[in-house]
Amino acid sequence: MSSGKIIIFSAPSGAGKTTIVRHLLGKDERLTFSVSATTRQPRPNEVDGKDYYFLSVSDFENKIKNEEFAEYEQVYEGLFYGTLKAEIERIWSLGKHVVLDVDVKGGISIKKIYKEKALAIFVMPPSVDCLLERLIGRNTETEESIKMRTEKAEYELSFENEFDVSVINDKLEKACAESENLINTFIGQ
Ligand SMILES: Nc1ncnc2c1ncn2[C@@H]1O[C@H](COP(=O)(O)OP(=O)(O)OP(=O)(O)O)[C@@H](O)[C@H]1O
Ligand SMILES: Nc1nc2c(ncn2[C@@H]2O[C@H](COP(=O)(O)O)[C@@H](O)[C@H]2O)c(=O)[nH]1
Repeated sequence: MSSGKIIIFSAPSGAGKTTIVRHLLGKDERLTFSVSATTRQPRPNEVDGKDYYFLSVSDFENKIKNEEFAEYEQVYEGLFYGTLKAEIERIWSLGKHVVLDVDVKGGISIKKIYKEKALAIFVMPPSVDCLLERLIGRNTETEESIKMRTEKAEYELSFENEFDVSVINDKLEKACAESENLINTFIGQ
């Protein structure tokens, strides 16, 4: 699909990008989620090939060596995440636009590669304290993982200006509606 686009959602952990992305995917059939590869362990409700491609470190390293990633990052100590070039091509070949849920550095890398084909959206939490509350409420992380994630938040927030646009995720409904409008303007109604 030569006119296929990429919509990037990035934010510190807990800001709500996955929640917004799920909402958008449920409403707009033109969009397809790009399943990332990761070396982190699956959460109890996560499905391989749907939420992530869960890989061993050596399989992930082989994919790096074979230049299979459009971008990858060690998002947290020892945990790698990456966007597969083949995943983007697969979605475009279906005639769909790609939606990415990636960390802030990954989002910036993808925007640099795909330029005007990509819309980079930064999901802004109302506060850093709110991230902590949301991650505790999500009930998926250990205390150590929550610490690692929130400690990185201030640093990640400092990259907001490198994105095309920010959406404040205070009220979820409003954030979803704003995201929908941005996407419709970007890819057309
Ligand atoms: N506007 C909101 N108000 C209150 N809670 C919210 C809001 N948006 C999302 N949440 C909740 O906050 C938690 C974190 O959201 P989510 O998992 O979407 O964040 P994330 O940015 O994808 O995090 P991660 O990077 O860790 O995957 C979830 O439990 C979600 O239901
Ligand atoms: N740079 C990339 N970051 C990614 C990718 N897939 C997901 N992520 C980001 O990792 C963190 C943690 O995710 P979690 O599922 O463990 O909560 C979050 O910010 C994701 O957006 C990727 O392919 N590249």
